[in-house]
Amino acid sequence: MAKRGMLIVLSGPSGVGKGTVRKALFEDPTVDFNYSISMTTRQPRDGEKNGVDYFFVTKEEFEDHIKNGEMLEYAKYVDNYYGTPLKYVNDQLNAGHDVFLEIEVNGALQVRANCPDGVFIFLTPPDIKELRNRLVGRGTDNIDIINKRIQKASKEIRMMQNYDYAVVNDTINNAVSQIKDIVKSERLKVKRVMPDYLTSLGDDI
Ligand SMILES: Nc1ncnc2c1ncn2[C@@H]1O[C@H](COP(=O)(O)OP(=O)(O)OP(=O)(O)O)[C@@H](O)[C@H]1O
Ligand SMILES: Nc1nc2c(ncn2[C@@H]2O[C@H](COP(=O)(O)O)[C@@H](O)[C@H]2O)c(=O)[nH]1
Repeated sequence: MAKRGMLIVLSGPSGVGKGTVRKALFEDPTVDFNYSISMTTRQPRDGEKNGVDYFFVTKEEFEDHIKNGEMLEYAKYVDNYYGTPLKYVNDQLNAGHDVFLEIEVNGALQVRANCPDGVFIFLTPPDIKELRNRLVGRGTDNIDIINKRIQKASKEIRMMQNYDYAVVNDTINNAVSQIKDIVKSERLKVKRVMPDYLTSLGDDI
């Protein structure tokens, strides 16, 4: 049986740059993570594609997935559901592939409870003013939604204490390189290395 893959969870307030950093990370030829596409009831933004950016579903469809136990985690965020389909994550981890989730904090806490072996990384902005600048600069949300997201952000940043690592997204390159370093050192943790090592020693020990 393949060694189970590593679950990497990236969270942080809306607009901090999770998606941008994730895309840059996935362009790195040395990185081989499988991205778990989330499901949401939010309307697609211009250019977003179903099955690429999200699985876009209705509220009723999302609630059916919850009822059927098909979500690893889910949360309501600014009037919409967001969640991680369970099957893809389980299948990939069981096949030995590393899986990368990009989710908000309440969902990450649920994952932490179910998958304590995951690596939990909190991406944080250099300051709140810059977070607002990024949300405004992205140009995808109206001012009412931006204010709701900023309001949530101050609470979310306090939840950083539930994570293993904090990465400041000052520049995309710095954030990518720190996440790569984190994953590299996680692979060397005794709890990950020891089972394989003991097996390799055989029964004589
Ligand atoms: N290090 C950075 N420096 C300057 N701008 C950045 C940086 N990282 C991301 N941005 C910009 O900030 C905006 C928000 O980024 P992005 O959409 O990746 O955030 P997000 O955390 O994924 O948001 P959401 O959670 O709402 O999906 C984008 O316009 C992006 O280009
Ligand atoms: N708990 C979850 N949160 C998720 C998931 N996918 C995305 N998100 C987070 O929702 C907010 C808003 O996203 P947006 O695309 O509308 O800007 C943001 O923090 C995302 O990271 C998920 O599967 N579960």
